[in-house]
Amino acid sequence: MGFLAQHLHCSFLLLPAIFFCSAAYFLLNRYYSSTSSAPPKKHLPPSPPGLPVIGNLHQIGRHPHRTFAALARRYAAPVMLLRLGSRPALLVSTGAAARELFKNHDLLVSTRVRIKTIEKLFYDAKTVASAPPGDYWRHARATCVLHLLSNKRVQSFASVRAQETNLVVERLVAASRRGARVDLSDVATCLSNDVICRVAFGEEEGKSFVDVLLEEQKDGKSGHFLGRDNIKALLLDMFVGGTDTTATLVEWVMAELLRHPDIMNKLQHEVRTVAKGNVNENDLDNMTYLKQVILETLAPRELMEDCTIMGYNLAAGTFIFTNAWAIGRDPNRWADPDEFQPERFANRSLDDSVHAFDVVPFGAGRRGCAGRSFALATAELLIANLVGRFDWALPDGGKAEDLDMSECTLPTIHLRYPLLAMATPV
Ligand code: HEM
Repeated sequence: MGFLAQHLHCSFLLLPAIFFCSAAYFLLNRYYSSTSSAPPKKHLPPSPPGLPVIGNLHQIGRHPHRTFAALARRYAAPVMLLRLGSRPALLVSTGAAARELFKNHDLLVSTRVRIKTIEKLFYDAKTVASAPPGDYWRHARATCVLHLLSNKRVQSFASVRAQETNLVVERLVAASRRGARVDLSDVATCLSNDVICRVAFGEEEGKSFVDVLLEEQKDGKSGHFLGRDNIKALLLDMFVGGTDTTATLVEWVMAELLRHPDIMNKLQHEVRTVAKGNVNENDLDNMTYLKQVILETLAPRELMEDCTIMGYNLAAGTFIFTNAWAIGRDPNRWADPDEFQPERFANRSLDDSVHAFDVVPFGAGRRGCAGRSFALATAELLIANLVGRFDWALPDGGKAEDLDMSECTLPTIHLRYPLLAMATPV
């Protein structure tokens, strides 16, 4: 979508056509509204004016989360109706609106947008994330949670996380001896990938996830046929859902820490006071500031039936975009929303904040993220070891305030350039 919008932005050839269509549309609209007996008007959410055919597509820009947040602020609208080509799209930009949507209409918004080419990529919508709501989705999600993502299973993989994190520490010590730069984006991606690979394919706890799926395929006891494509789809879920997302979280946390040396110092003090040497998972419970830092760092669905949300009439098929970025930066909810201030989460846990819809980094409702515990367990341990075991500086004496925080929006919002830094073991 960003790609399309960017091209529409740049194409001069399209502009005359768009203006011609706009004029024709305006005149036809005037003609029909003066001659036809129109049905009673629906109460619709505020909409920024759009163009015929493309609607608001040209307004998306390179960073939809920022453009959409700016639109919501300009119109002071918790929910807005955009037109993306022929499709209406509901843009949800405050926690209160997200709460209304997910608390009162969760089932109605529990289906994903169906786009044929994308469904093909996901084995005809056999992944958990792309499957329509129903028995198959429920079974597939439950299978992943039971064998891989539940709190109990996540805890059982502690030794895998510890071994992989220790390997990272060793590699960083070696890099420091050579005076080499560390690519923190790469470190985070490799670690999340290695952890997922070992728990999905390895034989850490007796059987691997693949073994469990193959067994289920053979005995067919679950009543749900798991073919080769289903198995591949569930593995894809774990890799797509589990690698880039977790790595992006670690990358943003480290970038913010490098840009805010005072916050880095405070976190290092906490980690080094709680843990001596390598941090292990039992230490993490006592690192409350680490959790605030992570929380401070931390978004389409489609409406299944016509419904009324916050008094507005919305049609079945409307896309639903929950702008997690805008919710986390709502100026009516947060003081200095654009400042990196982990202390704002001093007196509330992630669960409190998620229940209050103050932040929605893992989505919400029945289609919310299935791998939250898995992701946080991996990210917390890695970050604690990075800041606990090393002092960090930008290469070539770079200044904190000069760190390039440009974003690259797809598929997740990550740093445009790899995060490079120098590690010194303590
Ligand atoms: C920091 C890391 C992560 C973030 C920020 C994140 C965020 C999200 C978000 C926003 C959604 C969509 C929720 C919605 O539509 O409301 C989602 C869905 C999902 N995530 Fe995550 N995720 C992360 C890590 C993981 C990991 C590690 C896994 C698995 C190993 C995972 C597996 C999934 C799955 C399977 C879904 C689809 C759930 C469904 O449709 O029923 N995620 N995630």
